[in-house]
Amino acid sequence: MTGRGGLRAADEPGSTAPLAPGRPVVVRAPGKVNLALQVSPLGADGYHRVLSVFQAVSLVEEVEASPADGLSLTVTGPQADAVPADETNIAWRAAVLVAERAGVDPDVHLHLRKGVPVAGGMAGGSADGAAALVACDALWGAGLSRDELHELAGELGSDVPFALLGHTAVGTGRGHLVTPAMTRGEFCWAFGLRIDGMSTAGVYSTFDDLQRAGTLADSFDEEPSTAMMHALRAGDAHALGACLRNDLEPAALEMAPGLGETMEVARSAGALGVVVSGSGPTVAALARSRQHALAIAAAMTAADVVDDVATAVGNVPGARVVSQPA
Ligand SMILES: C[C@](O)(CO)[C@H](O)COP(=O)(O)OP(=O)(O)OC[C@H]1O[C@@H](n2ccc(N)nc2=O)[C@H](O)[C@@H]1O
Ligand SMILES: Nc1ncnc2c1ncn2[C@@H]1O[C@H](COP(=O)(O)OP(=O)(O)OP(=O)(O)O)[C@@H](O)[C@H]1O
Repeated sequence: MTGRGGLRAADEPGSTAPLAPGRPVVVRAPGKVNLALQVSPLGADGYHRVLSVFQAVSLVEEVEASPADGLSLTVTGPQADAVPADETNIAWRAAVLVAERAGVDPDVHLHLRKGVPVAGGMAGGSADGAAALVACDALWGAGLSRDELHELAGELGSDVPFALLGHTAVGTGRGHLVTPAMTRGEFCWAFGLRIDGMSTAGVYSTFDDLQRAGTLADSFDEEPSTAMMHALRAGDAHALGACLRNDLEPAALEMAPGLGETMEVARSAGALGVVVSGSGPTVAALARSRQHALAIAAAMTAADVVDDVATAVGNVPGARVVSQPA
């Protein structure tokens, strides 16, 4: 996956042409890395409150929505076989939600082109959900407001509202209440990938076990660190690297101890900071430059500690129409 969607410009414009309902539409949405993921003890609703600082990166998903009779879905990309093509797919669920809200039949064919690792902790499925919301809204001329799309996104999953918003943002609640954060410049990333993904629910559950056993403290920092918000505003990658934080990391390392070695290799290659992305198993390493990101990726490959690598930049925009094929 090296270079897939890799080091492309962060500010590629979306389509500026007026949308024509009824015609196929292509929407792009980004994967993410959690710069900070601060997690509360398990709540009565089965979820954890979080304080998440998300950054959207240039590994992207594309969803093409075309007119059809009934709902159908196809998937292409490196790990397409691992993605369900039925009503459990988050993009399918998104189409159903938009149709219900708009009062139309869910007549659409969705084609997903996956560029974000599957079950990698980078919210590829969530990006598909966000992209499908925007695509179906455009295809059916539903005219849903940004607020309505965010409400439906929150129903689909905790990471979906951020995939709509993109760039860098602070998430609270389940992570679904997102507020944009100020940043400057671009941040360069190298990612160490594993073929065997990790279940998000499973990692949260291991986190609970570690807290119950007293291995992890049950305190919860509800505020983002001042140092991180300052580093983002200043575009200071060195300072940002020093304050990357993921409370789920001990749980991910418990479930996949080999991740520790991957993190060590990235550190030895001079990464400014290394963190497990979200629920893992992707290891995210912050680099000094695009070239340095490639060098870190090469070091992880050479050390044979990952199944694949990718490089990317942040910030990139959230879900947006990129083209409307004839
Ligand atoms: C790990 C992160 O990716 C960090 O951004 C997110 O917290 C997970 O977001 P997501 O994949 O959209 O997760 P959801 O589909 O909402 O939830 C999947 C499962 O993860 C657990 N979950 C998720 C979010 C949250 N704040 N607390 C949780 O405990 C719950 O067991 C839930 O059943
Ligand atoms: N559109 C989709 N793309 C990928 N997986 C999907 C999709 N819809 C449903 N799934 C299911 O969801 C699981 C997790 O997918 P995903 O790639 O979003 O994980 P993730 O990146 O670890 O998520 P997160 O970072 O939001 O916790 C997959 O193993 C798959 O079974």
